[in-house]
Amino acid sequence: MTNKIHWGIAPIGWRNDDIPEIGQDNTLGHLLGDIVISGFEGTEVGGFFPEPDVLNKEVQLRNLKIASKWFSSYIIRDGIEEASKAFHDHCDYLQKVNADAAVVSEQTHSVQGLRDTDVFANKPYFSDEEWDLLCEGLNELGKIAKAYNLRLVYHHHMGTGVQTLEEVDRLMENTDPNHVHLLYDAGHIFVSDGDYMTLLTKHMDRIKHVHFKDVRENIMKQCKEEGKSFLGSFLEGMFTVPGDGVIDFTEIYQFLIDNDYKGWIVIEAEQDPAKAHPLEYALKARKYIDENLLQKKVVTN
Ligand SMILES: O=C1C[C@@H](O)[C@H](O)[C@@H](O)C1=O
Ligand SMILES: [Co+2]
Repeated sequence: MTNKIHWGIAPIGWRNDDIPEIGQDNTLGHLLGDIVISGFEGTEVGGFFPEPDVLNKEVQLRNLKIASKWFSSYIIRDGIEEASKAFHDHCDYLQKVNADAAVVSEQTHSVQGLRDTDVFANKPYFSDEEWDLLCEGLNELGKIAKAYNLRLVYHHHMGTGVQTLEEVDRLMENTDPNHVHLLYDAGHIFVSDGDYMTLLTKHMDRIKHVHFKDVRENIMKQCKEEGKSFLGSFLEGMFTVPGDGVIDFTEIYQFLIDNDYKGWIVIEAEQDPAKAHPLEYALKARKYIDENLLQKKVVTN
């Protein structure tokens, strides 16, 4: 594991795993080239990425690193044994590409991928039995991740059973801190709860991976009024890169620094690449980071 902050940018601005046809002409070479041009150190694995040896060659040629990869767990729907089998394969891939973290999100009852469901009004709620099974299962997956020299980081997410601060609290209370860590995604918690600092300050000791996703508040409100799905909302432009929305990332970054955060901060702004030029937005994010987080304003100790 690392002893500094690494800045990454996710493929999701170029191609989107939730709607694979979005940006499908953007190749791996194009994405990695743009990441180098915009001065980031690495990325997360997208659904269209190749086998480990092919990926490793492309990544090493550009002196980049792989941070992690998303895993949709179905512990509640399929049980711990089934989920563990699929997770072993996931971790095997991640170990081969020298990643640090396995990003896990429980997708049982999720409405995240449903095209016609109002994500603001229809999130699922787990029963007590489902919560118990989920937490037990995550502890098991966390042990598997550790065996592959990875950290399991749980991703709270709009449209899922672990979306709100209260739900993250419950997950953190009932899982083993040695095996289950937290991914802090500023954009998701802001859209869910209208607040992004409480989750950060409350669970800082468990946070081992960070997604910097900004929110265009006017578009968020409009999507909420119109009852848009999660997919419809990001296509509309609800999310953007840091500095382009309403979240104050200087406050977040200062808190991370003050608490000695080490690990990845990944810029993750899913938008329609036909409307938001991926390289233009990557450069915009880089400029914001350099001018507002790394150079002044934020005090490093
Ligand atoms: O980390 C993430 C991965 C995506 O696939 C997801 O839908 C996005 O919103 C996100 O935060
Ligand atoms: Co995220």
